[in-house]
Amino acid sequence: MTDKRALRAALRAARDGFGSHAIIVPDAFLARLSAGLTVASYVPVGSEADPSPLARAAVDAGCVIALPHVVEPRLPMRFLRWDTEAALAAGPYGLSQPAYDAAELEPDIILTPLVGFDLVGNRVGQGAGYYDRAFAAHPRAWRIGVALSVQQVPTLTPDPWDVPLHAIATEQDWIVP
Ligand SMILES: Nc1nc2c(c(=O)[nH]1)N(C=O)[C@@H](CNc1ccc(C(=O)N[C@@H](CCC(=O)O)C(=O)O)cc1)CN2
Ligand SMILES: Nc1ncnc2c1ncn2[C@@H]1O[C@H](COP(=O)(O)OP(=O)(O)OP(=O)(O)O)[C@@H](O)[C@H]1O
Repeated sequence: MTDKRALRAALRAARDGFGSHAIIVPDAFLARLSAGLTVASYVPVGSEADPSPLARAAVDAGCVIALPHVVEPRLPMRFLRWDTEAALAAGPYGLSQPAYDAAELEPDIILTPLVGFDLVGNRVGQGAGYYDRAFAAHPRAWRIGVALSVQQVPTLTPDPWDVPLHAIATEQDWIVP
């Protein structure tokens, strides 16, 4: 594949054509959950994989849910508390986000939307660097990619700032590099 932009376009097209499929909730994920942990989820846009099965399992285990909140690429993404029935506000890029003044939380687990991934935990995202910077800012968090199986590519060459995923959940597999 030529460059990251072309790769993103091809992977988004593949995802658009794949339809919606439920992400599996593996025992290894359930085993990491405990009451009081903060799990950062996200609200899918378009054909993105829906992390709800994982987030629901986290709620059932007594975890607190946070959602990403972005304003513009120069500012870091923050993870803000979300009480699962609370209304969300329209954000940039068609995102649904918590109100900007919701409590900011330190995530223990980050469910990460992917554009592409490989089997050793490298990922490609939207390209704005929000998750790259969040991984650097929260190095102790467990980094779980959430994707559809059609988003897998043979190899991604990581950039110097890339921090690999600890695992990837798809509708078919739980991939641990
Ligand atoms: N659901 C979801 N929430 C998220 C992200 C994400 O990737 N997915 N983010 C990840 O960083 C952050 C928001 N950052 C974003 C950065 C760029 C674009 C973007 O360029 N979107 C394209 C359309 C992409 C597509 O077709 O899939 C656009 O608006 O043109 C979107 C989100 C936080 N919340
Ligand atoms: N820790 C960091 N601090 C500052 N800038 C960073 C950091 N990590 C990455 N960036 C910048 O963010 C951009 C990320 O580009 P890249 O193509 O890797 O995006 P991506 O991984 O697809 O995006 P995302 O992290 O939003 O999913 C690059 O311009 C890079 O310089």
